[in-house]
Amino acid sequence: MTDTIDFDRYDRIRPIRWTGDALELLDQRKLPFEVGYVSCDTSDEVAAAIHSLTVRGAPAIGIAAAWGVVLAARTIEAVDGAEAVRKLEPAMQRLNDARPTAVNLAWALTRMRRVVGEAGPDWREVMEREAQAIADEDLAANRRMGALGAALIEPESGVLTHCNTGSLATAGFGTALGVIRAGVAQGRIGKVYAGETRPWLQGARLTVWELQQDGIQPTLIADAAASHLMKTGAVQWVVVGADRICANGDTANKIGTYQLAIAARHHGVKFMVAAPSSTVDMATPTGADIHIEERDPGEMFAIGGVRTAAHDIGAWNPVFDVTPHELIDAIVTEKGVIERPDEAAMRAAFGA
Ligand SMILES: CSC[C@H]1O[C@H](OP(=O)(O)O)[C@H](O)[C@@H]1O
Repeated sequence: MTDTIDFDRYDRIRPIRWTGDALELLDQRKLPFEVGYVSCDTSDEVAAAIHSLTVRGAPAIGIAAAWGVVLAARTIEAVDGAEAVRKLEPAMQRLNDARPTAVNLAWALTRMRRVVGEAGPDWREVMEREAQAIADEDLAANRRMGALGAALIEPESGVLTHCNTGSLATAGFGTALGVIRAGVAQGRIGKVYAGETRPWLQGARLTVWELQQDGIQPTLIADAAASHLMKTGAVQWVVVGADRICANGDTANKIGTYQLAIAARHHGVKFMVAAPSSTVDMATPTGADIHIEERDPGEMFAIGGVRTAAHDIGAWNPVFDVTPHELIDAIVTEKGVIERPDEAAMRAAFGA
């Protein structure tokens, strides 16, 4: 089936570029009105870029952190990987602390610790190869996931997506947006709706921009219009990404996802989560155990530097929520599709 998808045409957007000496990050705070890269020469600069959402998206921040470890290694000497990991631990902890919810960040750092820790005197070469492998595997996973997810969607369907889960949030092609790209390419998706995704506007600023690069013209909706849109019958699937999928299938994703799932179930709209297996966290039992990141309320008071809220007010700014597995019709990873996910299905797919 993937033969009908020309993956190369989706490779123009690269949010993360390793130059051999520095990590260049497409500054997603400025898109779509300014396309520019920030260059990071140290791991702490990478940590700051992750925290500030210069680079964002669960898989992308894991990939950036892996290259951040490579940058940190430039500051130490070590006879083998075990010594290197010991010396790099403080820098890796600062990378890990940059954002709490997406498991991909901790997953990437754990993988770098494990692989590098087993290396001998060639640990630097091993480290760079592993960081590149993390990125390459993510791109391959997204392409596989796109085909698997699109196969669930009946021809000429309407699809609603939330936040940004495309090339900007990954090593390329995207997760939920990869499913949408594949579905459009195969004629399975006739209409794409994108929620603006307040307060940071990943949908209005990033997803719309990405799809326009592909020649796909989405329809932007206010987050508040989603239930009304589903009521019209225009949407057959809601397709979203994930930041952490728990052992029972509960899924953390961008704030607003949970209410989309509630509305979808009420209106008979199918709900799909698309994420690489690096987003599955079998060590976290349920969504109640997930640390939901709360960001500066100031992110809610202005857009593009223009204040949109009254002065001298308080605000609550959680940037993720948890969708219970009972509201999810399918979880799609590169390893396959889990329909009606629950703990038994997750353990059958991913082990203990
Ligand atoms: C494939 S990206 C997954 C996930 O990450 C986004 O969050 P953020 O923009 O805050 O990094 C959003 O929740 C996406 O669905």
